[in-house]
Amino acid sequence: MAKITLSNLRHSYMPNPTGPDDYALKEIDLDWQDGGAYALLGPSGCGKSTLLNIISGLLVPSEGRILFDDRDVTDLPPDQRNIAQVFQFPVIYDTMTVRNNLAFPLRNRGVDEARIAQRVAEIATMLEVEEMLDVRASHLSPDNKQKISMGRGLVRDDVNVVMFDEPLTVIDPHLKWKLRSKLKELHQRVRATMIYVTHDQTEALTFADQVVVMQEGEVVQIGTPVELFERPQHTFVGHFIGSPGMNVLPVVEADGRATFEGETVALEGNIKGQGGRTELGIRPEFVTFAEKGLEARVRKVSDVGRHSVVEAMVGDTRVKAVVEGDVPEQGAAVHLNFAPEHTRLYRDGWIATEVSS
Ligand SMILES: Nc1ncnc2c1ncn2[C@@H]1O[C@H](COP(=O)(O)OP(=O)(O)OP(=O)(O)O)[C@@H](O)[C@H]1O
Repeated sequence: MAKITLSNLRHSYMPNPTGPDDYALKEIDLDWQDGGAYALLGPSGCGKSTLLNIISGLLVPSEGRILFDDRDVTDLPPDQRNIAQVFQFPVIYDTMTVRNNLAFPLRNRGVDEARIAQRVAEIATMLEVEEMLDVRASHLSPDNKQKISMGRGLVRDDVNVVMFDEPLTVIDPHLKWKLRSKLKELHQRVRATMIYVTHDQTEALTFADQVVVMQEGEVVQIGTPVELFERPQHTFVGHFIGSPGMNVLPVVEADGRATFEGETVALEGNIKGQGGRTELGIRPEFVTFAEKGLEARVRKVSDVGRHSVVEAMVGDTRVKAVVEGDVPEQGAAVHLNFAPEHTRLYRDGWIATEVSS
């Protein structure tokens, strides 16, 4: 397995790009550590497939270099990059048995039969498909076909990286959680460098140790699931991750203070920089009801199982709070508190408060 470095990467599908908007990837500098479990997370069109195709060699970037263990592979074709890929839809041979499907990537590279038998058995055990080994692949359910496809991606132990491109698309919703946690377990056992591409936050947060969040061709944050939740570096991350997402509220900034709907709001720390468009960010989990605080009126209460989501209007602005236990009634006059250590100012989308020491 290898460390993968993307250095000053930019890509445009246009022959003569003029501005940042002409680039599908704007400026990417990333190090994927050897043996890491990464997710590439972002909405449709943010550039995930473009980045994946650049790593696999299907696409040559307009600018920048790709290094595998410090070796420049930018101009190498896919077959010389030694990468395993698992796609949205199963890639298996229907006429072959499961055993032969799993053995195929190894036979193709001339691995001896004893080693193939051993490796196929290991992978079959990890995926819990031992009893299917002699079944013809055409007889499998779509879920099992995709499981075998994953097995084919994992069977070689000499690849630089295993890339999963939205691999759970065809999986039945009730089986998704099972395969999600299976993949995590597989990573812990094989310790390969893995990149998992998805637009689904649950899949990304379950699988990855480090999540790379992309928006409009840019990486907006790289962090552990906890870091992305606790301190979003960009309002997009706050909004995209979490259910419901972070409250992003209008704010007036003056003399180092933030005022929301006429009230001064305590922030996590000092404000950095100046000018630009400012917003306040606070996750619904850190909004509470109290005797005193911002005056608000409850607009809607939704019971979502383990907790409720209360929507309250502060003036003309809607603020969401996640509440466990008793909830106020719709129409009730309430007071809201924002936990200062979780209240941040954002400037032009990017975090603009420092953590108080
Ligand atoms: N072959 C192409 N030619 C021109 N533009 C393209 C091409 N492929 C992608 N794009 C554009 O590049 C941008 C990034 O697309 P990309 O497919 O990489 O995003 P994505 O995050 O993978 O989205 P999805 O999940 O829908 O595949 C989009 O604006 C898209 O329209």
